[in-house]
Amino acid sequence: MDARTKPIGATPVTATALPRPTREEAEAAVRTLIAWAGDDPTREGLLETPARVAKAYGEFYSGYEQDAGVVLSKTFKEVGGYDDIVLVRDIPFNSHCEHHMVPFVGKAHIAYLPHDGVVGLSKLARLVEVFARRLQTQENLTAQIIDAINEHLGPRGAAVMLEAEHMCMSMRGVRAHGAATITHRFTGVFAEDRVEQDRFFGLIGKR
Ligand SMILES: Nc1nc2c(ncn2[C@@H]2O[C@H](COP(=O)(O)OP(=O)(O)OP(=O)(O)O)[C@@H](O)[C@H]2O)c(=O)[nH]1
Ligand SMILES: [Zn+2]
Repeated sequence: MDARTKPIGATPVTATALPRPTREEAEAAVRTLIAWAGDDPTREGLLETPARVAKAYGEFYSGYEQDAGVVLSKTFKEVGGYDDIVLVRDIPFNSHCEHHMVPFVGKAHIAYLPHDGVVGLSKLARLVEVFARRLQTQENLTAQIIDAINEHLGPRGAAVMLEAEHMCMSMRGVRAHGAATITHRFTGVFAEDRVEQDRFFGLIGKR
């Protein structure tokens, strides 16, 4: 199945998605945007830019090729009976807003209460990458991260908080430099128990 039409996490890409253009078509589109910006895509300094931009898109949007289920597929059960909160805070991420295709940059804090084994800590940071490296809203990114944790780890509870600066709000438009957007979502025990929520906020230093 083509990577752009297969289901992604909890959010299937619609079957109406266009077929993926060729590399040449993508580079031609970049030349069009350079001309739209007011510059000359045939001048020397810009000749290789379309190829570089197409390559950079391969990194910015590599999440479409990745599967959260694969990232979270390996769990460890020998953890000395540890079943309390596991929290990784300050996971740096950068993503691109789906409205303007400009970056939003920030940190993710992820916690879960294990049910049947734990996942490697790096996998939580990899999970953020799977969804951040797509066109996103911060709300959707938050939801996709926690939905994947619930779907693939089945924890007793999960908590995700993202804080980010949106360049579409600082570099252009309203130009609100330094404004931070906070989103969080709790499921399971974290949703039901304010004490667990407070513990999460305490551990990430937000209380
Ligand atoms: N809820 C949400 N909004 C976002 C996110 N990223 C960008 N936006 C907003 O998306 C909105 C798009 O608004 P529009 O009125 O359609 O576009 P616009 O004319 O470019 O809006 P301005 O940014 O206000 O100039 C803006 O208010 C952005 O701040 C996000 O992750 N979540
Ligand atoms: Zn935007």
